[in-house]
Amino acid sequence: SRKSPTREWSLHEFDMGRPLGKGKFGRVYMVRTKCEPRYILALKTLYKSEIVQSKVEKQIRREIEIQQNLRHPNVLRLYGYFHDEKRIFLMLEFAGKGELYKQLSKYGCFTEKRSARYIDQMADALIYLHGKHVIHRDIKPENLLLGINGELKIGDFGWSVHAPGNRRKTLCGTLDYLPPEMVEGKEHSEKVDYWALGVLTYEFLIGNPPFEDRSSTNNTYRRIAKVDLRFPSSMSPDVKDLIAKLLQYEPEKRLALTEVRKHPWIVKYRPRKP
Ligand SMILES: Cn1ncc2ncnc(NCCc3cnc(NC(=O)Nc4cccc(C(F)(F)F)c4)s3)c21
Repeated sequence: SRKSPTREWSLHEFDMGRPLGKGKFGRVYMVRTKCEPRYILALKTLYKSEIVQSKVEKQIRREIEIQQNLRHPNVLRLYGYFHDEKRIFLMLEFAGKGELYKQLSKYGCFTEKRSARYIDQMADALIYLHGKHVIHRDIKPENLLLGINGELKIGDFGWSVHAPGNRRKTLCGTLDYLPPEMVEGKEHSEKVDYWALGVLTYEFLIGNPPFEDRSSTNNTYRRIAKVDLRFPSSMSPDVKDLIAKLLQYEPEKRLALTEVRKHPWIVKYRPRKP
């Protein structure tokens, strides 16, 4: 199809709506284009001063370059970007049901059915991303959004890279999702997203990640490196089987995403075709 030239956008072309949330580098607003056809978007503002200070301009450029070419129902669209003298604006698909982690903290944990449907959608999105040699590298509840029909949307490709990646991830935010190979600063592949999917499954069902140690990050490191995995008795045998197959120390031993989608625990909760 003929590539539509990405036209230049600017702030005055939008009516500003309500704030949707604030990230580490700026706020996100619900906005609407002033002229027909009226589009509703999420506009993420990033201050150039902060980006320069934190030396993440390369990452932003990479995020924009990577995410603009992605088209998948479970990957949040990045339509484009523009900037003024002080700020960069990311034009994002608006996720009608907001941030998934807010639902997780509100309910404490999700049912097996809801968790299985989210993990199935995550596996589908990751198969797509890895097919384009994109590793997300930052799969966690805080980076997941929900579309208007409750479908999961992976957002924030701020840490994504083209495989294989071996850039030291300057650790910020939670370590809970890091796989052993990243904790040990080794080279890593798209298999880091497999590990994170296992951590995510656990956290959806239990309400906190498997290797968490709120008292010491060093202990979290140690528990990850040892794969010190403990399942509460409440967990059903088939989901324990799936999690154990994803949280394998050896990246190559982690269950393939296509196998995740065929796993009994996932198939059991797949919505019936009408
Ligand atoms: C809250 N909310 N509710 C509804 C809704 N609908 C859409 N979006 C929302 N929120 C925005 C979600 C994001 C998607 N992509 C992002 N990308 C980013 O934040 N990139 C980014 C920033 C700073 C530094 C870096 C880097 F590279 F330096 F690390 C990268 S943020 C919504």
